[in-house]
Amino acid sequence: MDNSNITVVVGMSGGVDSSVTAKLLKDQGYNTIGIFMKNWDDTDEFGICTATEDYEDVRLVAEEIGIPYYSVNFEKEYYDRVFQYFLDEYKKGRTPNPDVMCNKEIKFKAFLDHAMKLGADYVATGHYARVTHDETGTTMLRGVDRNKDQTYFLNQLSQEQLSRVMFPLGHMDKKEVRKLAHEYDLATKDKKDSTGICFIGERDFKEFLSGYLPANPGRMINMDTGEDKGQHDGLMYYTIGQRQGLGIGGDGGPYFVAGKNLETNELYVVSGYHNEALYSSSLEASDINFITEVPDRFECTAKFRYRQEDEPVTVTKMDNGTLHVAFKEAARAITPGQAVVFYDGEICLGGATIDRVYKEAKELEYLG
Ligand SMILES: Nc1ncnc2c1ncn2[C@@H]1O[C@H](COP(=O)(O)OP(=O)(O)OP(=O)(O)O)[C@@H](O)[C@H]1O
Repeated sequence: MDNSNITVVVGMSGGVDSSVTAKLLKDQGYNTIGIFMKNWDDTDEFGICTATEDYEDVRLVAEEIGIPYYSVNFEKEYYDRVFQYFLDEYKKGRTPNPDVMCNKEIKFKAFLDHAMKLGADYVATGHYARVTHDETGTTMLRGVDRNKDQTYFLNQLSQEQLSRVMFPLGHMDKKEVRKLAHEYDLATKDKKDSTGICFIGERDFKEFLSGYLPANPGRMINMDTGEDKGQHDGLMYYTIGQRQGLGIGGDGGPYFVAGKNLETNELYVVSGYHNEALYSSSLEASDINFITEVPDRFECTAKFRYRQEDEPVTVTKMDNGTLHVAFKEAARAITPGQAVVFYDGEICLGGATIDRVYKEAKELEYLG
């Protein structure tokens, strides 16, 4: 097939996945252009961001495979639409997911728009997910490599966005991708995978956050006994379910974070990983996005966090515009601010943002 009149802009991060993505598209004959996004000022006060080195890797790979490349700056868009949201969520005591927001607002909005203005037909990234198109529309499927599947982070994309997207690695295993990078002898073939939140990198999370939000220490309370367990460093540093406290010397630990009270600035902890207080039976979510059409009430499976097996749930669209998600089995450490993402087998149906978590009794009251 002659693909030479189809223009694909590849988001090149300087990593191995997007290097192989660009090479595959070029070999398939597409008119391929590589673009690096600079989303964060790497000369900030902490001085640790790898954007300069990454762009150098983009240059090396683009030259090796013979495609034009350049860089665009979305620092302002990223700061306003992703970083500000990230800080606001922490201020509210929630645990945000900047990767979900970055995909929604930057990679598949600012970047996609930019590519379209350049005359591109598609944008491609090295995400591990699949998209299929037919007369009924676009469907997003899990990446074939279950261990790398990134649909969780792509749950907020619309049909319209996905209709202009290619994920060439969706059918591949990460191991295969590395192997191909070696076969092609790409400059990034041995580059380590990036970890963590991109703008924080390898930095200490607490130190990073304290540079932007004032830490407000308060009391740590055992939710079961009311006992004061000492001082916490600031509610924003803690995530529901996180281990907190050593549990040595017979004090009943280890302790786990079970809740936060923003008004009193108290952190609630409970003893034991499986403490009942950490389990819930349903949740309420907003920012609802369904990629595939669903009825007002349906059964499917869901993920409440990235690294988790799917759980069976019943989803109900509520009259007030929120989503109610009831779990078949009690789930541990559901965290407001994180995404709940729905699946029907291989299909990622879409997702929403977790706002509230309910226990049996409250759920009934809530359902009224
Ligand atoms: N700074 C960037 N500029 C352009 N595209 C990017 C950038 N960061 C990420 N992407 C695109 O988004 C995809 C997924 O991003 P993610 O941060 O999950 O990268 P990754 O899995 O580490 O992939 P890679 O090995 O390509 O860095 C990348 O494969 C790439 O296509």
